Amino acid sequence: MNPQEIVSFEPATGAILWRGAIGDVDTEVEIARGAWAEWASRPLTVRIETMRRFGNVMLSRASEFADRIARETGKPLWEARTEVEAVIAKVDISVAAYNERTAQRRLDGAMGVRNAVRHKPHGVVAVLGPYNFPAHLPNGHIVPALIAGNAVVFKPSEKTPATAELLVECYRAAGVPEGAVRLLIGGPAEGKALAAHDGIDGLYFTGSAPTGLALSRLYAERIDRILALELGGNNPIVLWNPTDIHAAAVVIAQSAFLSAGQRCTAARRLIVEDGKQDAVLAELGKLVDRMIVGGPHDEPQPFMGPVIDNHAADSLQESFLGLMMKGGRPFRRLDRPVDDRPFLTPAIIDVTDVSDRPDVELFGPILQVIRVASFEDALIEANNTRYGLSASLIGGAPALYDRFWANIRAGVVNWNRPTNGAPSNAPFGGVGLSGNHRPSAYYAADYCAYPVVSSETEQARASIGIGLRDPSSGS
Ligand SMILES: NC(=O)c1ccc[n+]([C@@H]2O[C@H](COP(=O)([O-])OP(=O)(O)OC[C@H]3O[C@@H](n4cnc5c(N)ncnc54)[C@H](O)[C@@H]3O)[C@@H](O)[C@H]2O)c1
Ligand SMILES: O=CCC[C@H](NC(=O)CCC(=O)O)C(=O)O
Repeated sequence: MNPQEIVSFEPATGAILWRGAIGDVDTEVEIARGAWAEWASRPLTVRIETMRRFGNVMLSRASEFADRIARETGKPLWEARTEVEAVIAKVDISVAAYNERTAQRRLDGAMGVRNAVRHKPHGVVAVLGPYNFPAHLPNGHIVPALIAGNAVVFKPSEKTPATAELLVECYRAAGVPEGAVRLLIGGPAEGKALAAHDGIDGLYFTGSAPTGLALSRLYAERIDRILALELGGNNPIVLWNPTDIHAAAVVIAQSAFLSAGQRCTAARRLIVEDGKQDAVLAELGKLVDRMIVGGPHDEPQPFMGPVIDNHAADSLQESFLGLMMKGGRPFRRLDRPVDDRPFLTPAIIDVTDVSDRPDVELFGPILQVIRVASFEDALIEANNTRYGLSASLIGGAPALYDRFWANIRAGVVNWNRPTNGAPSNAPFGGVGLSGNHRPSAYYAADYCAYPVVSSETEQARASIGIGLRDPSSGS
């Protein structure tokens, strides 16, 4: 393979989907720097209008877009369509968020002085994207960044450049100037070089915690730059006294296995009362046995597709084996139905007896079951992670949920609802290793602009009335 080139393969078939040259970081940043002032000086209404046109362009190309996402990520077409819908919906949500969180505000001032709070864009911001939502998540940074008046250099995951190319084409078709949104094709090396580049003013990163930590270290002395980190999770579901076992199993299965478990909010750990696990596991088992794993365009449509590539599948299989070797008892194994392709079946493993459970994000369809003696222990176990993205309580009375809500450490806390599927019209982010307290989605507006306070009058007025000598006193 040409080292100067990125090649994107369809996970389901192994076919080459796209190939293209690795971009030049200096060139992309320089072009964006040259363009941002003009973009920033366009009236807000014009920038908003441009983004609304982008929504319409997306709508008119929705089928083509969903097909691209499905091919490149392997996610089923029905799910790729929901990603396109999320991209479109982001425009109105970001406009509302800009107006609510960063619009200008008049303050009362004394003696006719006008005080105002307004927001300015940072300048040129870099967006580094993940592969699991190759359009929706980068777009969740790019749309609010452009509305606020920033120029963007977008480096997508090296695994999903084809989707990124189409996304950038749609911004341009809507009238975003070529210089205001740049596409940088590349892998981790280009991501690193872009993050370290002197010509950027901010970095919005969505990806894994190890990469987020590396970026955080890189930025340790860059107090001049804004860094927003949207990272992974090791998310718990606590099941306690459920009234409807089937419904509970459905919520658990959706949480763990939607997108083949490749969601930052996917449930990784199911915490259940010891002795009461059999009924829910039996129901869960029946459900996962019915789940179709298949290619994105298969009919009938599968519940889930493959994971992103063979490397990811190999490493998940190794982790599953590792848990078994440490004493984990598989309830449903992680099978690989097609030898040389990354399809995996939904897996469930009881790891209660594994004493040194690794606190890592297994980014695939693996659910670990942990049995505990009391609700108190369930809370301790749920919080027994350095991450803190999402958490759900299934079952329990309102008072129990109140306890759960008060004690759980996570940025998304749900009751009888899946850990995933977070709404875009709310803040989205986590604590611990899941992020750096700069939530995205509705609160992305906050990191796309900074507040400026101004005290203003048409004319300067003399106003020192105290502490001055009388000019006629001569001394
Ligand atoms: N919190 C969220 O909003 C959210 C959303 C989606 C995915 N994720 C997380 O993303 C991960 C899956 O995505 P991924 O595997 O593409 O993540 P990743 O960290 O491997 O890569 C993300 C991006 O960073 C780049 N990159 C990799 N190493 C880099 C480095 N050292 N310096 C700079 N850039 C670098 C990659 O090329 C890619 O563009 C999972 O951990 C998932 O939980 C988080
Ligand atoms: O993989 C991580 C994101 C998963 C997704 N979250 C969102 O879409 C958040 C909303 C937004 O960013 O607009 C989920 O929770 O399933």
